[in-house]
Amino acid sequence: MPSSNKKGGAKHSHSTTNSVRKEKRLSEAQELKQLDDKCKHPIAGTDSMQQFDELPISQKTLTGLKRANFIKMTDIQRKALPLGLCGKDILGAAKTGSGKTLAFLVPMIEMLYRQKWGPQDGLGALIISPTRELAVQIFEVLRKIGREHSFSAGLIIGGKDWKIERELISKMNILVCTPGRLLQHMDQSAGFNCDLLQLLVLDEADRILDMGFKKSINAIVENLPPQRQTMLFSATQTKSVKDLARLSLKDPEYVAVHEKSEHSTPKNLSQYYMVVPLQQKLDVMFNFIKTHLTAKGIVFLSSCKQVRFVFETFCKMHPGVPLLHLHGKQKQQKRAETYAKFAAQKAAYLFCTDIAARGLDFAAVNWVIQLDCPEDPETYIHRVGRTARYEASGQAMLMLCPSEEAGMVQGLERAKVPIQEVKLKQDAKDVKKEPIQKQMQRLCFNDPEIKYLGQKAFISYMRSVYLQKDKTTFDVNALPAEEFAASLGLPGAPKIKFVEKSKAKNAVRGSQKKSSDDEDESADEQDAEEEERSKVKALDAKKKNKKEVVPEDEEDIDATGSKQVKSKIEKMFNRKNQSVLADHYTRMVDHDNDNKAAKARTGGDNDDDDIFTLKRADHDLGGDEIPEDTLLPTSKRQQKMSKLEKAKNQGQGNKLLFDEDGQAHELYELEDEASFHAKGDALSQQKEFLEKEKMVMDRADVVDKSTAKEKLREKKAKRKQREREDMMDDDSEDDDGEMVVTLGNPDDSDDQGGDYSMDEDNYSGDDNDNSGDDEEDTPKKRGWWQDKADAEESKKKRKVVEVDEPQTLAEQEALALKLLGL
Ligand SMILES: Nc1ncnc2c1ncn2[C@@H]1O[C@H](COP(=O)(O)OP(=O)(O)OP(=O)(O)O)[C@@H](O)[C@H]1O
Repeated sequence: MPSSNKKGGAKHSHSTTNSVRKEKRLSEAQELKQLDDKCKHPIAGTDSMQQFDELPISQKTLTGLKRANFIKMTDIQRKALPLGLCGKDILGAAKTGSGKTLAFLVPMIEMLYRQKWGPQDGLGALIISPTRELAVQIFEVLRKIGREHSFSAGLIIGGKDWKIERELISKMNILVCTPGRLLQHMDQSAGFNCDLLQLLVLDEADRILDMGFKKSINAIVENLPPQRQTMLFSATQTKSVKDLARLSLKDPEYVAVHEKSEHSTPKNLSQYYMVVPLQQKLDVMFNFIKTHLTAKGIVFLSSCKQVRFVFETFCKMHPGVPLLHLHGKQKQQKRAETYAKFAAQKAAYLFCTDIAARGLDFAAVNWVIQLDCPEDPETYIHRVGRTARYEASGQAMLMLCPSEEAGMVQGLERAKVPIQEVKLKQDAKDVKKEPIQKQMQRLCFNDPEIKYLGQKAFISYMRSVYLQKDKTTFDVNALPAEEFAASLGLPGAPKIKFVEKSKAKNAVRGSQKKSSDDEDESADEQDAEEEERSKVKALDAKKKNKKEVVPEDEEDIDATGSKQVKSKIEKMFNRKNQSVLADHYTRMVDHDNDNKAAKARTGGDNDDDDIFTLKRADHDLGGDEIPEDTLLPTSKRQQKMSKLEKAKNQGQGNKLLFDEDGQAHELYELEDEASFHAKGDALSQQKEFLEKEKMVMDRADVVDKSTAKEKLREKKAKRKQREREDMMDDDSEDDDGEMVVTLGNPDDSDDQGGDYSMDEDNYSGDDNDNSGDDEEDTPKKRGWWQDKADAEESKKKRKVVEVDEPQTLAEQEALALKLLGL
């Protein structure tokens, strides 16, 4: 009896479950029909709508929005959502931090939902973002608001296992990707199919184009079915964005919410600028940090090397607040870690290049400090947009060199940026502390790596100014090179050929103007220089494209590896320097120590190895301008020079005399006056002495460098070993939970299928599991709302017999017995 009762109970509960499901399906079908009807025509009453729940969107999306605390719509959302939901193409423009992400994610999810899109339908929506960080961010928002839905979504951004991506890409309904990686999959992954694509989103379109992805985007768009909805969002509407819009959108609705506003930056952002001589910038920056220890700030610099140098030196000076750094030469994992760390910190400073200038959404950033001047007002607007996001307030400080002030301030005025000047306190009494220059000098003196990093930072800064387009604002010749080098702690300014050349040309031009009115010639010279500059840029861009499919870095361009060296300038940039500042670097490619140091400081791995690697020889120094004895032996013959010869070159040993106390003295110290005078006058003796000492120092420098080189070689070997180990770990590591999610509620899995496991080893291609009855027996895969630990925990609770697939009859029999419990 009890057993038949049990059976009856099970039957009863089974039929209840079935009827609940049926009801659910019915109400969902009803909802779908209603939504469809409402979205067929332009949505009525949109002007008065304030909240998401007033829009014709599904209960599932509304729940996701609510759970992520999105209740009220922002301006751009209010305008764009009703259009997007009706399937209109949109060209959207709004200030930074105004909520553009939801303006395309909500229509995207809704469109797929209304079409009952399932795994069997393949790729339905594609979101293209310029940077990996931004793609990750979009993916996270998608996870949050789409948690009730049952689509599979993937993140395709490079830096992850290509094979896994290739396998999973064919199963995804939504892809968030960077252009280069997507194109690579389009070209090389057989399973990639976008024939049914319904919606394309181009986020931060201006940035995508600025980063040189125009061709990639054109190629991608050409491969997509023409019958689709397209949304293009951008904070700034440049000409190239409009061109792209013409190419990819059909009768778009132009949604621009802040066009008529008085200012182009958020109203709750306070903006200041300060004129600071180049050589005082680091000092001012360090002081700023010391006096704002409880703030969270982002500091923008013009190049990876600058970022690395300032980060390394400031860390060593212990300002009393966590410091982080982010730039395009770091590995993806490191970038993601830094991103997450900074997002989680209450007080910290992030040093970065423009890689972090656009789209990134860090919570509660109080300050954006632009230590190096942005290249134009647009870049300025994007950088300051990292603070004062949504309804928060924020502050921004721009540091300008005196020569940059006029051009930049005028440009900002024209771009409707309200900014006010604050004066740098020049009074020494106000600055109670010692300038940091001495500390920088000590750091450079004690650590050759820091010194070389400083030299590279110097060169890359000068180069970035030299390559600026806006010549009225940026003038490399107006920069105090020597003083700047000293402020970095360097013993002197490394000579840079292009700067020297430019100076010489300016001088010639000046004298020509005075002595004759041969203006044509002068104009020719200017043209030639401009041509040279554009060649450098073109070469840089070419190399950059060649170098990597996903060029994430804005300013450091690889100029090595070209086989078609044509022009003089190309030759110059491809030539390896024979000077201490280049050849030495090329051999000093390791920085394991830095990794360790940074690891110790930040508690994480620092694997942005590339920063010490001279990938291009574009800071050519005149070898002839550097004293010969500071050069490392570059020829094999020199390196093999016998000890005897070396000893000969090193001169005689010093003769020492010991006094009564046993102290050693140089001969001259114990000399009597007559013999001292016999050697010549005091001044020439002093000169001779100094020269000798200089030679000794120079030699010591060479020894230092070769010791450093040796140390670095060892570290490099260790690093390689570690990388090999890491790679092996990576192979076994299951980290694609980050890049693939199944937007699926387990309760609904019988309806929409969508049952991809995130675990590679558990991956199931069985995406049409509609047998609701099996649900209880089927081990549940990790839901995309669960983190790995949760999933592991629930997995442990289930008793699953895991066996290898039987190959032979005997194995099959054994398995059958095992399953029968015999
Ligand atoms: N309706 C909303 N309610 C509350 N917060 C919102 C809403 N919409 C967006 N936000 C928040 O505002 C911030 C900025 O949003 P988002 O990143 O989409 O802006 P954006 O316009 O894309 O900025 P950028 O141009 O800098 O990329 C985010 O932190 C987001 O969570």
